[in-house]
Amino acid sequence: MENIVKGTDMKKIDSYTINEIGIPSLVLMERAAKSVADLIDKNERKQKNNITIQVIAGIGNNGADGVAIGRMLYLLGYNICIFVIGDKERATEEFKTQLSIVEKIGVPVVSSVIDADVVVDALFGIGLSRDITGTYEQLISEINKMKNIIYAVDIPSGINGDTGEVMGCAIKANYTVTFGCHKIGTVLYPGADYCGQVEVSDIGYPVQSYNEASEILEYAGVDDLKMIPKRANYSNKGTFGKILIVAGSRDISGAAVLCAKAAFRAGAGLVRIFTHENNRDIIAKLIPEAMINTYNTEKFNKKAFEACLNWCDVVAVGPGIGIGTIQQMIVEQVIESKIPAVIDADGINNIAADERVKKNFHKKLILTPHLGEMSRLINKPVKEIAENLIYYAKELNYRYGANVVLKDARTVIATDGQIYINLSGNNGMATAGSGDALTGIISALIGIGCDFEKAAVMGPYVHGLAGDMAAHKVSKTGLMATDIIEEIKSVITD
Ligand SMILES: NC(=O)C1=CN([C@@H]2O[C@H](COP(=O)(O)OP(=O)(O)OC[C@H]3O[C@@H](n4cnc5c(N)ncnc54)[C@H](O)[C@@H]3O)[C@@H](O)[C@H]2O)[C@@H](O)CC1
Ligand SMILES: Nc1ncnc2c1ncn2[C@@H]1O[C@H](COP(=O)(O)OP(=O)(O)O)[C@@H](O)[C@H]1O
Ligand SMILES: [K+]
Repeated sequence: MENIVKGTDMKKIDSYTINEIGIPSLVLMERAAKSVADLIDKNERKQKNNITIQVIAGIGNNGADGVAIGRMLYLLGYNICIFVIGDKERATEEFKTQLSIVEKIGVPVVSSVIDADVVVDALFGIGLSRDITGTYEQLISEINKMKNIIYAVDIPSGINGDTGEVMGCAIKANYTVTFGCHKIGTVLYPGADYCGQVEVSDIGYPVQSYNEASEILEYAGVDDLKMIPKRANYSNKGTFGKILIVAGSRDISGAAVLCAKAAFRAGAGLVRIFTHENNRDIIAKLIPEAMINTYNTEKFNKKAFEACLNWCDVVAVGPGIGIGTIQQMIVEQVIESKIPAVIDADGINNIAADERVKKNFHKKLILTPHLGEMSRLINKPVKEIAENLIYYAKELNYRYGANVVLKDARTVIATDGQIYINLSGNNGMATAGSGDALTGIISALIGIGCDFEKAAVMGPYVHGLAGDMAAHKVSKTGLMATDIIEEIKSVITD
């Protein structure tokens, strides 16, 4: 897992590294600048003699980075100039040092914005402390109108490093090189959209400096796929989990099929679907590998459902089950059984308003609400939740003890007080049935023996990677849930 911190916490990490550990500020800055200059050089080298580059520098240390980047590119032979905005008298010491260096070398420092082919945005970094207005606002608007390639230093100027909010206006970058680790502002929307492609550059903050952060969030990377247990040779289908999927209703059969297929593709050994009797034939045809038990809403056989619960190791309940007394009873029974469970979609909607049921939530539950379901569950407007994903995921986890996978363009996961943000996936996944696939994947990961809390983190990661692979093949626009499911096998390999 890799770290994500707030911008303000990164400043504390920075200070500790400089003042307590003793790595000089200019040493960190040299590494930071070098990593941005290296990326620009790698991308732009072929057209080196035909392009102009302008560094737009503020007078803080983000600007100081920019000036150093300008120097490095100048020394590499690029046609570059630096534009400084702000009162140089009030600049940081590092900025003054960097400016004095470039003046001695002879790097052009100009007094206006030019229509450069490449812009280095070093106006504000994580020191941005209020909304951008006045001349800064005009400048950002002017830069955003140009048809150039923009490289943002640390974070696009105008993005709040603590939240990802736009502080009045912000630079729309093509690339961002962020230092030390991701900031909340580089991963959450809208900030993530302003970053373009993000590269995290290790500029030498020692491990103990991260103790200065008030909170460290994490995200999964490819290395973490090893948390998914390998299949044992000495095994049988029972070894890889008996998954009960309670999905589908009188008019909906697809949700159960998608969920079950995703579970099989993610490695489940046995899948049993518990669904409305109307669905038996169609589901049997679409996924013959799954066992099927049915219920009818007129006379629900509680004992039969209990037998299914006794059979399984994991339950996934909710996709397409609809709303009703029987469904509510089913969800309650799942929760009371204390069997590890994933509760999704209508599984959540059926109990959303019932405080009595919510009080029974426990640590072996993973709730996977999208914003609408979350809104019903905690009785807050969608907009309020969308703007405070981390806060509400954490709060729900803390209040009821259940693990939370709060699904959005950036899914936030809260397990045992630790927050994770999923960085895989793409907008093509905003398509019907995508969430059913996720529920199948998480259940299967639990079934095959993945650590329970880690399944809540790795499920969205695997789902997103599969979605990215599928988008590569069929495009984001054409992506369907089935495409995601078909790529799971390329993510979880032998
Ligand atoms: N040695 C260091 O301290 C290092 C700093 N680094 C760079 O330093 C940056 C942080 O530098 P700073 O803390 O100096 O802060 P910034 O350079 O991000 O910005 C701070 C300056 O902008 C002003 N400001 C804030 N909001 C404003 C607004 N809305 N309108 C107008 N002015 C505004 C502040 O008064 C201050 O002068 C990082 O993002 C990173 O790029 C990196 O070089 C790593 C090492
Ligand atoms: N813009 C996006 N970028 C990345 N992932 C997305 C985006 N939109 C949706 N997703 C993912 O797709 C899934 C959609 O789930 P959900 O809304 O429950 O779909 P459904 O109910 O149709 O199955 C979630 O895992 C969500 O994180
Ligand atoms: K910047």
